[in-house]
Amino acid sequence: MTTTNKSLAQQIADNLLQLRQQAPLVLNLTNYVVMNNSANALLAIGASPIMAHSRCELAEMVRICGSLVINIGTLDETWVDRMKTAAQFAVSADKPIVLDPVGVGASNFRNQSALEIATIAARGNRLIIRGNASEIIALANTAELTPANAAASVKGISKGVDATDSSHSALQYGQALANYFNAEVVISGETDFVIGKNNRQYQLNNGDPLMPKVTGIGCSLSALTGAFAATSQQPGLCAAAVMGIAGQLAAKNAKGPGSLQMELLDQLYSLNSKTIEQNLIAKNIL
Ligand SMILES: Nc1ncnc2c1ncn2[C@@H]1O[C@H](COP(=O)(O)OP(=O)(O)O)[C@@H](O)[C@H]1O
Ligand SMILES: Cc1ncsc1CCOP(=O)(O)O
Ligand SMILES: [Mg+2]
Repeated sequence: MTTTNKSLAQQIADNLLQLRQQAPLVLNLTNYVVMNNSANALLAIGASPIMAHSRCELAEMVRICGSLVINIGTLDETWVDRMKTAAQFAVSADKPIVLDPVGVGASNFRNQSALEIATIAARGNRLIIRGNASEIIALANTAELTPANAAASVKGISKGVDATDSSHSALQYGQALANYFNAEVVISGETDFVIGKNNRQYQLNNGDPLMPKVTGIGCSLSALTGAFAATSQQPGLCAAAVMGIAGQLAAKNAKGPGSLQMELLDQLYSLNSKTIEQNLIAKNIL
């Protein structure tokens, strides 16, 4: 069977196998809240995490990593400077970069910093932006990309790090960002949208409403996107699928947010082609 004839589930399962065989090193400049969740999610899926942000080692770290994940969740002036430096190194080394614009929409500092980092990271044409609906809308607005046909109800004002908009209402904004930065864009929420390159767009309806009750699951999704970016051509689709399916299966066994967090790692670890085939709810919408 050729790749194009394979079902989406088979493609995702193949990419997961490849990720586990290659165990890519994912360099994370991420926030203090989620360093542990993100590292554990990467290990559970089969990747190898490193969290590092010193200027003294960034050049070497970028050289040996398979991908770079930049997450601005607990940014300050020093971190933003490091993130720009890391992005520049990754562009020079032709490494994929994932940007998680955590909390964009909540402050002008976040808006401007995310835009500046994205502008640098996009120079390598290997940028993936993964955010919730409000972050995606706010980042597009900051870049003055407001689509003419966007719904009037759209706010793009993050309630801190949480979304107040639906991912459906962010779709036009995500597409505008994808065009502007020549980037892949993943919008997460009750429904996930993946705006890929080459006119590919996917809608995924896995997941569980308990997932946003645990901090750092969106950040872990961005970290997993980094792992797939190092090893496959469909990073956004694969990461959204495995996180959605693992979250959904984890929620079946969980009593609440505490056990969901633990179950999620176990489900990421044991995900296989059968569970992907049985549970994936995804379609190509373009
Ligand atoms: N209401 C929901 N129903 C099902 N899955 C959800 C829901 N909200 C979020 N998710 C899932 O949780 C994960 C993180 O998404 P999200 O909460 O949007 O990120 P963030 O934490 O960055 O705001 C994604 O896999 C997404 O599909
Ligand atoms: C609560 C919080 N505050 C700053 S970063 C962060 C974690 C956000 O994680 P996620 O976007 O995955 O919910
Ligand atoms: Mg987030």
